[in-house]
Amino acid sequence: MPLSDRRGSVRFVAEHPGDPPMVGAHRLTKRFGEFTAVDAIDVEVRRGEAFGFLGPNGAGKSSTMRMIGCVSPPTEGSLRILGLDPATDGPAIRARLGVVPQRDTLDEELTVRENILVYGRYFGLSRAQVNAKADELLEFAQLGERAGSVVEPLSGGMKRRLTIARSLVNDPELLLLDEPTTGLDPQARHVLWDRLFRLKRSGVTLVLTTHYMDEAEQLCDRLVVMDGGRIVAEGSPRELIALHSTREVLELRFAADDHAPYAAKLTGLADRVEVLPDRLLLYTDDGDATAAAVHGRGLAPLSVLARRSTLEDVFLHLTGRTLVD
Ligand SMILES: Nc1ncnc2c1ncn2[C@@H]1O[C@H](COP(=O)(O)OP(=O)(O)OP(=O)(O)O)[C@@H](O)[C@H]1O
Repeated sequence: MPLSDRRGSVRFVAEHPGDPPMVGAHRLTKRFGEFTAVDAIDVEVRRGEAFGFLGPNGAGKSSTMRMIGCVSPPTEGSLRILGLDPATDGPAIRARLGVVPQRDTLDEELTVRENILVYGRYFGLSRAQVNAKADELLEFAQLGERAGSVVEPLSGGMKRRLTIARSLVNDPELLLLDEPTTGLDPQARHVLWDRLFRLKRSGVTLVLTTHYMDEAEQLCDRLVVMDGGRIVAEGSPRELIALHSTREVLELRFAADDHAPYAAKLTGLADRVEVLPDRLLLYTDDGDATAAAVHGRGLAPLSVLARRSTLEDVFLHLTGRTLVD
């Protein structure tokens, strides 16, 4: 169904009990020589959802996406995409997939519109079909006014939107996005998130990787947290936070290079205390009350910030490291 017919806020795709998952992986493994990049992971992505792989660099997210995208065969385990086997049904799967790679692979010397036209021809669309498709996708990507511009001088955000538009030329049911907003400024990221929301609402199943916890929270219905090739947690952002963190976090910065000695003075004030190089994190259900208790112990931090828990806190709790380490 073309995007122009998919507008509106209601998801038109309902999952039926007998439908195969969009992605079904069981003990999926990828090794490079002796090194195991993806270590026996189980994943099930349902039709119509936005599913994320959240993890730091090297967690195995891209290796997983490349297997799902049918460009890298699994070393072990089973994998079904749209109910089909990538080993034997690669072309049939790829015809129903859209892929947005980590780096844009646009033809920078062609115009915005030509980039879509060329791609449409790969999928065997007629000249009339591909022209109509280009109009629709340029509007979707908010690039209509730049249709005749060559790609090279466009901003990073515009190039990403064009890459996404191009990946939609075959009306994919499943769109794979590898770190869709890495390197973009905050405003460009928000514009892109808005476009991805629209796609999801129109019924396209999204599978994305990210190391931005806010991106995962904004976009994903469900996600897995990956570290060292393994899945360390799975659920909706809200479930993960409820299960692995407290309602609030109190961030304290002291005028000292080493924050560890302060942690000892805070015993009993919070469920858990994490010591980072530049601050202490106190996990608590009431940040303001905990801040008052810190002052009550005669401590005077340079700054005190109470905030809600995020997926970053979940990751820190599960792995002992921050996502940006
Ligand atoms: N072709 C390859 N040959 C050898 N090692 C590889 C290959 N591809 C990936 N790796 C290694 O596998 C591990 C996982 O890499 P992968 O790219 O899947 O991680 P990632 O979570 O996507 O991280 P990034 O955000 O950096 O892409 C890394 O240690 C990486 O060096």
